[in-house]
Order: sequence, then structure tokens, then C-alpha cells
Amino acid sequence: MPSLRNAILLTIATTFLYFRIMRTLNFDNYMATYIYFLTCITLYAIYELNYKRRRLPNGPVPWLVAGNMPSFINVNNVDVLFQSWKQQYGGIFTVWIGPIPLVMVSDLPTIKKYFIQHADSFSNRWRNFVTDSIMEGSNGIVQIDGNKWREQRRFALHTLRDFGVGKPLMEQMITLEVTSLMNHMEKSCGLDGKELHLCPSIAVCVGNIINNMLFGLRFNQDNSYMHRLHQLLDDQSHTVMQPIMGAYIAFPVTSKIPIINGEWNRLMGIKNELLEFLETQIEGHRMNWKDEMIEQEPEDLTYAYMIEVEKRKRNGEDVGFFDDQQLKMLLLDLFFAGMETTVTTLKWAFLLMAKNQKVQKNVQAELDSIGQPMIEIQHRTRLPYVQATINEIQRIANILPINLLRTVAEDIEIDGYNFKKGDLIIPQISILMNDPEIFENPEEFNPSRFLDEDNNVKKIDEFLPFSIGRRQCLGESLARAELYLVFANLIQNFNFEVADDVTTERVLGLTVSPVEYSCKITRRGLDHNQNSVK
Ligand code: HEM
Repeated sequence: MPSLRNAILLTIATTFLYFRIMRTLNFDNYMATYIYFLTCITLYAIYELNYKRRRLPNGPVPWLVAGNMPSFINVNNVDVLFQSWKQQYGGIFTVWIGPIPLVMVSDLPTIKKYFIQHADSFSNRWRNFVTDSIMEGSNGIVQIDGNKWREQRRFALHTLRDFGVGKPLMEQMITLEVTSLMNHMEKSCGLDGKELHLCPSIAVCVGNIINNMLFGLRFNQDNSYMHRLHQLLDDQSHTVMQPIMGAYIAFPVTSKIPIINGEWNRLMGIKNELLEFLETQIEGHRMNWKDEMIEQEPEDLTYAYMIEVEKRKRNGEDVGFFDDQQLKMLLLDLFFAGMETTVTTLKWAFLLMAKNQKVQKNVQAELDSIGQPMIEIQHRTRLPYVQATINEIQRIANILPINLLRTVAEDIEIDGYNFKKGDLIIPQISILMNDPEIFENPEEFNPSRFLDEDNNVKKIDEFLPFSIGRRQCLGESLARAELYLVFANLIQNFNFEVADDVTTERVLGLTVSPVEYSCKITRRGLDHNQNSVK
């Protein structure tokens, strides 16, 4: 039993330490102090291993101080570890991140109960030294709570909707970027096909879509600044997951200690460079601002924000939580969330197609049956295998093995557990999407699992890549449209192949991406119903 093992190891270690110290100090009264010392250590061990765990769901027994962190050492695939815990402890269990408990809710009925029925209690976010330093306090959208979050989320959702998220305008915008990407690929891969690094080009395509919405901005495929921005987002995603971040959170002073603060300085450097980009965009908008804009349709989200503030001021209304700092941080959140997740999913998409030639051919056959040069949203209902493949890509890619952290908003007793305000808790969607009871042979890439007997797309409730409840992804409909239009049009027009030794290993960051790969890209030929990219 790990708790017994912990206690015995601790006793041996402290006894050894004690006698070493006493001998060094030439201390006489060995026995009395030994008993005192051992009592303190025993009480501490009981508190750590038993008392403090009693109010929360059961889970793997933590080590003293390190919690369950040692279980992650040398683990190639954390999903397998999480599945084994789910099997052992059921649909809700606690994992200790050092001294901090994180409750993972990992079956659908319990997820619905906590995050929908009791949404008020389980929908806050975890603010800490790292998040507060990046967001400069309670700003943005991902890390804030309460009235400010409600107001800013509503504004972002309305504005994205006005720009056509879910409407034809959005489709036009995405199609323009997809066409530009395909032209670039056609030029790069020549007539006989070529080994190419596709990921940077995908990043420019997806980056242009979100940049267009946020700032009315787009870059050419070979623009080095756009590639730099993508690199910064990738670096940020990996840096925030470094174990040393735990030390900065627990003891902020460590972020100032030379040598130890290497990763901290790196993170702040990335943040400053990203903010410089955002500040330049905001400044440009301010310079071009004209009073009559207030009566017009905004061209992008930055103008929409400025118009909202101006309108409120003119009408003598409260400007609420709208201010310059919040605008910058809202843009940072939307830029990061809107790009990193979608690019990462698409990186997986083309790798999985290259690795699964049979699926790629099936997808192409279905796309060819449409008989159109450009695949559109309206074709979706006639493309069930394509949609099933995208679902399966998202399920296998499983880009968020640990969902964005939420916290308990107020003390609450539920199911015999006593949650305290601030406790960490998540709907653990990655466990759901890999559950062997729902998805037979979950490690197998098999799009057909999302089709029913009549070849229609099957709705599987546990498939929740965009999460659930109040904090559900704000960009879901944009992301779905991007994944569909980029994937379908690229696969319709090109073949993707990779060497056998290209791996599907998972690189852990805030999102999990594949190892950087290059693939052979060939323009599809005359067997296909079109000859050139329109
Ligand atoms: C394939 C693409 C994407 C995936 C898989 C994805 C997934 C997610 C997930 C799992 C969450 C966490 C929900 C929770 O806390 O339980 C989330 C939150 C969020 N996503 Fe996405 N997302 C994607 C694309 C986007 C895009 C394109 C945008 C922006 C336009 C976006 C904006 C956000 C924001 C702002 C939040 C935080 C919401 C809040 O805290 O209120 N996401 N996303």
C-alpha cells in the first residue's frame, strides 16, 4: 500500500537524519527529543495522507509533498494513466498536484450533474501567480470570473456572431484563406509532389482567419512575422507546462532568483512580444478611428470593442468592465485560444491521414462524389464519412489531456464530498473520449465508429472536444467550420504521405501536438474531378 510505504520510508529517513544530527551536535538527551520529533512527523504524515484527503473523492494515494506527481515521471501517454485511475476509482477522483488537489470528473452523468445542474458552483477559474502575471490581473476571458466574465464573454460571442460565425460571411472568409493555402501548396509541391513542412502554412491560414476577425489583418504565406507569432504561441504553450511553473506558483519569489528564474524570464519575454503585436494593432485602430464609425458596422472585433465603449459613454451608460487593458487581454486570449487549438488539431489531421492511407482514400472518394471544385458548408450533410473522420481525428488527437482548470465558486457539499471555495475541478473530457466502454479499442483510429447502420453521423454524447457547461469553448462553431473547410478541401486536392518512421508520439504542452513532421504532398491528378485549384 503506497500510504504504508510512504510512512515506513518517512520513518526510516527521519530516524536516520535525527541520529546524524544528534551525533554531530553531541546531544545527550536522545530518546526524549527523538520521540518528540517522530510524533511531529507522524502527525504531519497522518494529516497529509489521511486527514486532508477525507473531504474529497478518493484517488491514487499521494506521496508527501510531491502528491501524485511522481506517477507522471516516465509516462509516455498520460491518457493511459488517467484511464487506469478511472477504472480503479470510478467517475470522480482526486489527483494531487504536489500539495494541491485536482478533482477529475470523468463520466458523463457526473459531469452533467456538476457542470450543468450545479454550474454556479463549479464554473470559476484558477487564478494564480503565473496566470495573473501573464494576464496582468483579472483580465481577458479564459481566466476571469463573475460579472466581468459574463459581460466580456457575451460581448465576444455576440461580436463573433455578427461577423458571421455560423453564417455565410464566415464561410467566405475561411474559404478565401483555404484557397490561398492551396495555391501556396500547389506552387510548393510542383507536379511530382514534394516533401514539405505543412504545419507553418496551416498556422498562417488559421492565423489569418482569427487575425481577420480580431484586427482585419492577414499575412502572406511567406511572411516571417506571422511564422514568428505562431512560434511564440507554441513556445508559450510548452513553457507554461514546465514543472518549474509549480514552484513559481507556490513561491512567487523564485521567479526573481537568478538561474531558477530562467523559464520565468522566457515566459515573460514571449508575453511581451505577443503584447507588442497586439498593442501595434490597437494603436493602428486608434489612429484610424473616426467618430462616424459609431454608426457603422464594425470591421473587426477591435473596432466593435471601441464602438461599444463610445456608445455607452455617449448614452451616459456605465462602461462596465470595458477598458483599454481588458481589450488588450481579451485579444490575447482570443488570439491564443483561436489559433493554438485549431492549428494543433489540423497538424494531427494531416498526419493521421498520411498514416492511414485507406481512410484518406475513403474520404477522397466521398469528397469526389460532390463533384464541385470547392467543398462548402452546404455539402456537409452529404459527407458523413468526412465528418466522422474529423470527429475521430479530434478524439484521437485529444489535444487537451487535462482540460482548462476550473475552481469551486463557493463551499458546497455534494455526494458526501465537502468542496471548498477554490478547490480545483475539471470535466475530464479526455478520459471520456478514450473510455473503452464507450469507444471500443479507443487507441485505434477508426472513423466508422462515428457512423450508424444507415451511414449517418452517429451522435455520441461522450464525444466532447469543446467541453460542456458554462465554460464550454466560445469558438466552437468557428473551429468546427475551420476544421471542416480546411480538412475537406485539402484532402480533396492533395495526397498526403509520410515515411514509416514518422511517429505519432505526443508532445505535451498546454495542448498536445505531434512531433514536427514533414510529409510528401502531391497534387491529385486526373482521376479526380478537377484539375486545378480555383
Ligand atoms: C479545434 C479547436 C478548439 C478546441 C478543441 C477547443 C476546445 C476548448 C476547450 C476544451 C475549452 C475549455 C472549456 C472548459 O473549461 O471546460 C475551450 C475554451 C475556450 N475556447 Fe476553445 N477550442 C477550440 C477553438 C477555439 C477558437 C477558434 C476560439 C476563439 C475564437 C476559442 C476560444 C475559447 C475561449 C475564449 C475559451 C474559454 C471560455 C471561457 O472560459 O469562458 N476556442 N476551448
